[in-house]
Amino acid sequence: MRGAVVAHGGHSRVGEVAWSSTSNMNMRDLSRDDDFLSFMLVEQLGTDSFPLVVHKMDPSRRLPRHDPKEILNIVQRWIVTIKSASSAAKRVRGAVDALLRLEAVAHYLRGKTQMQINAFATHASRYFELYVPTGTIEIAHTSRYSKWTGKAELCILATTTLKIGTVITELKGSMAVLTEDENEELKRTDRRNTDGGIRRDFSVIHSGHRKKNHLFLGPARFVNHDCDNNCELFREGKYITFRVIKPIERGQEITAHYGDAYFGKDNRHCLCETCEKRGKGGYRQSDYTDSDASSDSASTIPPRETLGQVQKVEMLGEVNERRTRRGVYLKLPDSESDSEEEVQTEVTEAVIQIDDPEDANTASRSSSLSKLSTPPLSSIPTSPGALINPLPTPDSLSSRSQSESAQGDRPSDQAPSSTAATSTTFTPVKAQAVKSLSLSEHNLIAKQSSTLSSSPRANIQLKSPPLSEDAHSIPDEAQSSQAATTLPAAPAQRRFSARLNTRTPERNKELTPRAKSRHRTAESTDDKKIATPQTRASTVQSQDRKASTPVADEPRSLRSKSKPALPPKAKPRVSGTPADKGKAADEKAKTALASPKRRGKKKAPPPRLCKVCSRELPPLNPDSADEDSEEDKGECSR
Ligand SMILES: C[S@@+](CC[C@H](N)C(=O)[O-])C[C@H]1O[C@@H](n2cnc3c(N)ncnc32)[C@H](O)[C@@H]1O
Repeated sequence: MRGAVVAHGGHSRVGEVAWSSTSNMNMRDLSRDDDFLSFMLVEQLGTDSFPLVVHKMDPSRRLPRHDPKEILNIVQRWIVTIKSASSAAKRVRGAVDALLRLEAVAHYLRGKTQMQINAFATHASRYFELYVPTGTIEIAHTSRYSKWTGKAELCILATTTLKIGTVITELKGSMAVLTEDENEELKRTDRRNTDGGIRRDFSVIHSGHRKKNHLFLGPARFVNHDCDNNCELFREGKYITFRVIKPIERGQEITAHYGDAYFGKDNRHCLCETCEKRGKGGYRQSDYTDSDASSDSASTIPPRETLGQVQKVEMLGEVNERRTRRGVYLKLPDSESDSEEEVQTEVTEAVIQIDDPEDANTASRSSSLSKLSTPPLSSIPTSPGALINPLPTPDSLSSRSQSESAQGDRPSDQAPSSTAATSTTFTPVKAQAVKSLSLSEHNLIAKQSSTLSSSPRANIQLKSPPLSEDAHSIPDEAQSSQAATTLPAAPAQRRFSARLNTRTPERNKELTPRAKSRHRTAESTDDKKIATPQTRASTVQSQDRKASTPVADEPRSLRSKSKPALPPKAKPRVSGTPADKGKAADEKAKTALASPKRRGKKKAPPPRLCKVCSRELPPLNPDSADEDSEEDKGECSR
């Protein structure tokens, strides 16, 4: 498998693992791949003092042992700092190829079929897409739902405002159709196989048309439910994604609707913001009675100590923070502390239902998300406004350390510590990288920032480039337009741009096509020779240009010494057929013969006459002219 030559968009490379995008995924492989990839590409990238803990499909699985810096380097090199012209698809492709070259990944893929490799690489590309600089979302930690699950929960936050109708293409999920057996298997809440109470069917969606359940995993699985959701789930070709249905602010959570039955009777386990505002769902105190807390003894009730721990932290004055790797976006105010009432409900099926994704392509919340039943069991707060400890519970940390122990020792910066559990500061991934990386890597990050700042959005903030020796020659209009769109250039580039800027689109607009071509010709020749008065007068453009960049290519020292050339003599133009040209030549010859003057002969001197007898005297020979000869006296010898 390794060492194969693979064609990528026309280029062949040696040492790559061949793969192609696929939608052909099965539940087992997808679950395993997602546990592996979410650990590498979410847990290890997005954390510092505060871990992003991903609920695993099988927490008992061994996780890869590798250096997280390798992953960070892949993201920086292939996703962030690569040529800004590269498309998102190209960046992601490069990153996946680099990932497949890692020893830990090669080990994981050993013995897998080509189909399995395709599925793994395709799923990896979904996670890498999150890091493309033009992306609009981030995975973040949230404490909103922890009271219900007793676990650290993740969510998706918008990193920019999103308009209605926007498809958040970087928020994708891979899907696998579930067989009956697999469906049943996922429904079972097996104490050994659950993440300390997190059901494994938390990410199952039902296709109404196909009457089949699908498991969906990948970044899309981190979208939480809100009764007044701002996005809708829909299927796009090989994957599922989300479309914005309400305007979303920067920092706001991306939410979908899981259906009316997902959170149990009367939506009683729902802890969404809307329920909190309305005093409904999980915030409706009166609904919870002792009888609710009865039947199932599943592992989903966090131990009493967990609740105690949660409350203890709340009493320390923690707030519910919404944060991403770039920092905290939102701080929600603290509210009343919760009662310790524990409630449990029947365990049935947790399925998010969508209409047939291929037909309608949308999951309309009202019509299609109806068939849902009770969510996984949990302990829920019974008082409204229960704002939750933003920190991972001991339970979640223990499940984390469980997976850590399964993978052996991790680098120390990845291990959750007690300081992590009490810290409220959040180090963005870039800052984290700066902190722990070498100088060269540091420089890479600086380069990355400059790449980002050269994006159109960043340019809006740029001021005019500092005026330089050459910049004075830039006409005003060009200067101002350049200031808005380009970075300060190096001296050589500045000179070049000064020349370019003499030809603004506005100016060219004023010229007729003929004048434009004249203008072009004048400019091209002007660069090579000194302009004559005629050529200066011939076009306004050329004149302007001479005024701003006189003899641009000539060294300054030579300019004053240059002699202006004389105007060329007007030549009679001969046009017409070759016969005409021949006639003209004949005429010319005749004229020349008839008029010696025209051929440049000397004028004959007037005849000399004798002063005495008036006879003609012979002409004087200038060579033998002698002042004393009689001839010179103007008289003949007679
Ligand atoms: C598809 S997952 C969403 C991502 C999840 N927060 C995570 O960290 O993996 C669904 C699970 O998120 C939690 N959840 C999502 N929305 C919720 C809500 N409105 N109230 C309570 N829990 C919610 C529940 O644990 C649910 O089973």
